[in-house]
Amino acid sequence: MSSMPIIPPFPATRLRRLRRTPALRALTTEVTLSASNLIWPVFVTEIAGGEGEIASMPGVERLTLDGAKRAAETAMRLGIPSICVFPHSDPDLKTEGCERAWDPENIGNRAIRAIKEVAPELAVMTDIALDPYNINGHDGLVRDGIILNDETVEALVRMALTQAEAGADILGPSDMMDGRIAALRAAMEANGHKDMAILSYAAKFASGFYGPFRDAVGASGRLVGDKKTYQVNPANREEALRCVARDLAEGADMVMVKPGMPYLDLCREVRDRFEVPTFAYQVSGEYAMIEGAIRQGWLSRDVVMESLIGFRRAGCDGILTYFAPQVAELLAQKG
Ligand SMILES: NCC(=O)CCC(=O)O
Repeated sequence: MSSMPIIPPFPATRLRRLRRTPALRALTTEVTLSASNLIWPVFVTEIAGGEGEIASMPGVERLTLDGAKRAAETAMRLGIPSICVFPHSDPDLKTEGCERAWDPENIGNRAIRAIKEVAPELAVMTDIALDPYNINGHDGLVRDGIILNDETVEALVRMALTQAEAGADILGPSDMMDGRIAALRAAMEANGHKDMAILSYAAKFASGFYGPFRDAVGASGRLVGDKKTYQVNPANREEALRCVARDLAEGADMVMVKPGMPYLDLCREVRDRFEVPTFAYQVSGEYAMIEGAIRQGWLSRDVVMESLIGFRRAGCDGILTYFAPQVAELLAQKG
């Protein structure tokens, strides 16, 4: 951290001088946002009629496989380098053993292949957690009400290998089990995927801001209990930093702080301490708050850009955001 420069007292210093005109403000802008800073999370459904707008995320749609292909083409056109795939899976096929998580034909893997078919250069990011395929909505296997750690890690490795085979570029372990990064890294090395990037959901907090996401993937009614035995307590900064240090030591290439806006302090600290590519996830509840208030006429649409610039100012290299196509379109118009 640089120390605060000594500034001469008023009137030698008038900080408003550099805010006087758009040109002066442009010259003195400290951080910028471009489409290349964005990862676009998309929901892909395998349920007939499951596509369409998500009630608690106005403007965001669940997509069919064809819709996912169109989204990939849009991302390419707008310069968004990465799409992150979230499956909306058939509820009748969810099980306690979560076997579909490592089925090469599950909707997540089919979506990866479909996107790669039309946009091979796009970096496809996956979600590694059992919740889309788990009958009880948890990210891990459950026995007698306990979320099993080591057995879950084995399942996650199987899941990740099918994602790698499907053509994924970035693995996104979002489950928060202990030891999963080391296990994933070892499995990738051993199975011909030495260059697989891992973006670890390292500092993932047990947050109420995920609510609309659970509607989007059809997990809302399913969750038995909560995720507090594996996700980080929102009060715990030091523990979150330990998670990041641990995941990097185990072989993560990039790390994420999630949710984003209430945790900007962690974004800054992770960036400064570890000096690795650092991402924030502006999660569904953050999207819903902003988009909902805009649609009510309570906020102007300018706050979308302001919220994303906030992540850049806090040191994030990139942001996972449902606003990605909207913002990239705006940036393209501005040239
Ligand atoms: N594993 C992915 C998520 O939990 C996403 C959360 C959100 O957008 O609310």
